[in-house]
Amino acid sequence: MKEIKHFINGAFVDSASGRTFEDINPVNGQVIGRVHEAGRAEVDAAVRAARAALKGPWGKMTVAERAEILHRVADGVTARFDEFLEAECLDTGKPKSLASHIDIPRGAANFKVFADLIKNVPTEAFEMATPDGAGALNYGVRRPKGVIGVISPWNLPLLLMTWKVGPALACGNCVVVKPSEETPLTATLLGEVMQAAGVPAGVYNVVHGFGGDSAGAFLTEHPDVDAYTFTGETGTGETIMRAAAKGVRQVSLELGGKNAGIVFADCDLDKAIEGTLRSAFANCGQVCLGTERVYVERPIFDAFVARLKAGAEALKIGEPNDPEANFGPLISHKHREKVLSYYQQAVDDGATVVTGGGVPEMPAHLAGGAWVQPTIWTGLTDDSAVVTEEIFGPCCHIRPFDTEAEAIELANSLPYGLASAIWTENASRAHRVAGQIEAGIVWVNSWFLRDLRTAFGGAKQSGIGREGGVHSLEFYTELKNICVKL
Ligand SMILES: NC(=O)c1ccc[n+]([C@@H]2O[C@H](COP(=O)([O-])OP(=O)(O)OC[C@H]3O[C@@H](n4cnc5c(N)ncnc54)[C@H](O)[C@@H]3O)[C@@H](O)[C@H]2O)c1
Ligand SMILES: O=C/C=C/C=C(\O)C(=O)O
Repeated sequence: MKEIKHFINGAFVDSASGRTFEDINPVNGQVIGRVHEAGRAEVDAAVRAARAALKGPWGKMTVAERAEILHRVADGVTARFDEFLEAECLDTGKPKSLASHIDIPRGAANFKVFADLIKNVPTEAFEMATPDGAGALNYGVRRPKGVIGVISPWNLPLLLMTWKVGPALACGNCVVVKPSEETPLTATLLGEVMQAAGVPAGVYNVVHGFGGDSAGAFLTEHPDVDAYTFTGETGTGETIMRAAAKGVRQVSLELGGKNAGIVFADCDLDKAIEGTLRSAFANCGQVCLGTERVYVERPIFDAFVARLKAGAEALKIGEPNDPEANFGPLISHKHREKVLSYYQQAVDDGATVVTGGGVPEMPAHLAGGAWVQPTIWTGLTDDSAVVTEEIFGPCCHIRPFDTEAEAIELANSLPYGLASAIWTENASRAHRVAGQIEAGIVWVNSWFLRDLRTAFGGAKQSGIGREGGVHSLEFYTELKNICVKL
């Protein structure tokens, strides 16, 4: 039986309490291993280790030395690609065909891009006049923020955790990571890579456990953490924000969404279908940027529904090692209950179930997994919970619209504002509509195309702040102005 330990001050350690919890394989419901659950003592040890490391060799390194070590971390992830792939797919059940193209390559890229960026960051300077005529010189310098609490979700575990740890370390901080209780493996394996790359002890720490009244809450309540970066549900973000307010700690929040796809009659229908299939069903619909609301211009509505139905029914449901599989299980039976409750709600609200709506027949060795059918609905009213609440599953509702203004109003009608995808071959319309969508990220004729230098984050209740490229510097450093009288 695998034993998953904390990684604190450069060593793998048990919980003093001896408390552990099960890590479950979503493919078959079997126990992968036992995970140590951190108490306040372990969280405190991790925070103290991070604080001490800031004053040790890490805090004395030049930018170039830090960048070199982070490139070694990236190379370490790549060198152990198959182990990370195995671990991520064991924890999440996602197809290896997906994780090998998205999750694991980004686990390396998220270190490389910030290691390179930090070496080329300009600063600002202002000469000013003074009454005595001699003048003064102002210049900005950036310093690490200090100890960063990193709390990450289970849907893209390595990608989303390293998306925060990469810039945090590039900027000279130290981190205490609390991965999701559902997916402890890759954050733990990264500890070994950090050791091998020569990252000093205490720079990267991992504590396992749950949220409330467990490791997550103990981390957000710890007074010696300087800032928190969190990705997860909006409600959890509110809780973390309240905890961070004590001691006035800054937060970067990447939260939930209920993203709209807008498909105009003048779109390239093949592209729109391919892109909407991926955005609705990739990762079993467990992608915050995914599309759960599809608005289609009326003249192509019937054709679009028929094509998307055919595409959903052509998805290959299967386990991670199945080379044909492009559709895995949900993360857990608990999450499946939530998704199936929305499947039932849709029926209760009078939806037309275009396809899916239940649990697929699976072979005996997979029957214990958290499987659901990819599902498409039409016919619901705009106020149905299925159309307004984040489900975070492989499902979407399709609704016709008649005018551009109507489509924009529908897309902007919810308190979320994370992402949107617009499908049209009319360039003017693409720019005009994208400019009016209230979201942090808008794709045109594409989905999940990611340039890591760009601003990434949500508007409205989908988040606070932007991470990515130079935008990450605003959160992971303190910018100081020095004014020198000449
Ligand atoms: N905006 C984005 O970039 C983005 C990316 C991925 C997922 N998400 C969102 O994340 C959600 C799915 O992930 P999830 O179910 O893991 O989210 P979640 O909020 O339940 O948990 C996320 C993390 O927070 C921890 N946590 C929970 N309660 C806590 C508390 N009170 N104090 C401290 N930590 C706590 C969990 O243990 C986990 O590590 C969805 O809403 C999805 O939209 C957003
Ligand atoms: O499920 C949400 C996916 C988020 C993706 C990123 O944060 C990224 O691509 O950097």
